Amino acid sequence: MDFPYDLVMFDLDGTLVETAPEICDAVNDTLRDLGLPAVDQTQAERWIGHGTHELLIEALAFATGADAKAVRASESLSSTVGSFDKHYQRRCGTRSRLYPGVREALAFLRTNGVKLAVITNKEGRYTDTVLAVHKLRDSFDRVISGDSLPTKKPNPACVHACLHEFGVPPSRALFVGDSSIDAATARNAGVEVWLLPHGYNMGAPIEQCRPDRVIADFPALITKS
Ligand SMILES: O=C(O)COP(=O)(O)O
Ligand SMILES: [Mg+2]
Repeated sequence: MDFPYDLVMFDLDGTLVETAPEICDAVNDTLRDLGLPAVDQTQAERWIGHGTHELLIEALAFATGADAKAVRASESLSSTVGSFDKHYQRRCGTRSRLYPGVREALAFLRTNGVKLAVITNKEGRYTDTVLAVHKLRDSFDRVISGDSLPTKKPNPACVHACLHEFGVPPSRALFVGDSSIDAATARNAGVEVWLLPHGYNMGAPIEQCRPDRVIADFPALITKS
C-alpha cells in the first residue's frame, strides 16, 4: 500500500491505549484516601484529555461539589496530587490495554519508512510508564507529553516540533486521535486529522469533531479506502 504520509502523530489515551480503567482506579484510590465517594469509569472518561492534573481537579470538584476554580486554589491540592501520583504509578499497566491492531499498524508504518510520534497531554512521567509497560517506547521516533513543552494540545507547537524535527511539510503529516482536542491541535497546525471512535472525547460523539476521516479501528488506518 502507498501510504500518503511521511509522519504520523498519535494521541495516547483513548487512541493507542485504553487507559481509563486504571486512571479511574487511581482516581478512586485518591478519593478513598480523602474519605470521598468513588466515581464510575464513564464519568472519569469525560475528564481524560487535558492531562491528569486537570483530571484530578475535575474529580475533586465532582466529588466535593466545589467548583474547579476553588479546588485549583486550595492549599491541600499539592498533597492530593502527591497521593494521586503514588496511586497512578502503581496502577499504570494493571488494567490498560492496547487497542486491537496497534502493534501491527505501527510496525507496518515503520517498515514503510513513516516517522512516528506520540503527542499526549499526559504528564511525561506517566507517559513513560505507560509506554514502557506496553513495550511501545521503541516504536516511536519522538514522544511529546503535556509537560514537554511550554504549551500542550490544542496549541500546535507540539506538531510544529515534529514537523521541524523530521523535515516534513504539513501536507505530508497526519494526526491520529480520539478527541476534539486532537482535532483542534491538527487544525491549528494545518495537518490532516483522522479520529477513532473507541476513545473518550469527553463523552461526545467523534463525528462532531469533523475530522478528515473517522476510521473504525487500527486495521483501517493502514487499509486503502
Ligand atoms: O488526559 C490525559 O492524561 C492525556 O490524554 P491524551 O493522551 O488523550 O492527550
Ligand atoms: Mg486521547
